[in-house]
Amino acid sequence: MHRKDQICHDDYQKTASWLLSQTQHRPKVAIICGSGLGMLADALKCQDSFPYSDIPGFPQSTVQGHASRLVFGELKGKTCVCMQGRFHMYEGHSLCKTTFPVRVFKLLGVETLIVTNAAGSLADSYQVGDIMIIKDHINFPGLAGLNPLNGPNDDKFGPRFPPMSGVYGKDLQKIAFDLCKSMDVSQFVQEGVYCMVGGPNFETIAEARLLHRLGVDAVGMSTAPEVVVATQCGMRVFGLSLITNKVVKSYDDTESVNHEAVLEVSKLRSQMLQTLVSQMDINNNAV
Ligand SMILES: O=P(O)(O)O[C@H]1O[C@H](CO)[C@@H](O)[C@H]1O
Ligand code: HPA
Repeated sequence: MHRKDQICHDDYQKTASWLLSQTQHRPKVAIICGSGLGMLADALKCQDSFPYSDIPGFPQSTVQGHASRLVFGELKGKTCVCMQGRFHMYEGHSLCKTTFPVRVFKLLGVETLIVTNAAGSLADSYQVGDIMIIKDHINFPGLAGLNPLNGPNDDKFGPRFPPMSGVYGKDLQKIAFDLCKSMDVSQFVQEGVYCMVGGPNFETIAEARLLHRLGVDAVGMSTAPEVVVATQCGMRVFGLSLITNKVVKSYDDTESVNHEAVLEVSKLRSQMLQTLVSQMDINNNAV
């Protein structure tokens, strides 16, 4: 029995079949653009694009800084599909809806998922504008039982109990590091642990201190559910966080974060991120 907010295999298949009937592109790579990072899709050549409102079964994005378009195209010889606008739990979507596109991508034939996000830094050595290559994540909602895999398991997508160790492929991280060296931007590049919190409020100082003590390097309100679903269905995953703000950890600090500032920094750094993503040689499996 499926609960009302659960989505069955046919629903994903209907959306995938509709998309395959509308475009000649057959993507192997999917890219999810974080807040203010929608211009990553601009690098795609020979674009076919679809507003989410035209795609059967697709949720709608409600957050400023997230256009609602799915863009297909070619990137350095790879066929890609790019989400200009992601879905967040705090928008009121169920986690199945939040991650709906990832399973649709699987049915389209996607093998690699690139996730990007805007995030606040806990790590003292990080600067606003840095790019963090995600080496692992802490899924706070997931640890508390809010997981997109909850409910009857659909074995066609993967196992009931998927392992999550080594989720962020080392090979893709190495490719990214090497590329950053050759782009001469290594000084802006970090490697660290991303933590998803539920949001939509930013962290209190006590929460920020807790995350810091737990070893979190950057915090945001997305990504983990998408990565869990992609991993369950066997996709390779690569993730990048753009550090848009330092999370306030001191009671003496009078600064506070806001979404407009997050979008401003995203805009400033999106070109570098676009170059990095578009130049990544995804097909190179060398570790
Ligand atoms: O994770 P993305 O979608 O990049 O967005 C981040 O930025 C927003 C807060 O400014 C939150 O939605 C947070 O998750
Ligand atoms: N906290 C949570 N989510 C965020 C932040 C933050 O500081 N910055 C961007 N997304």
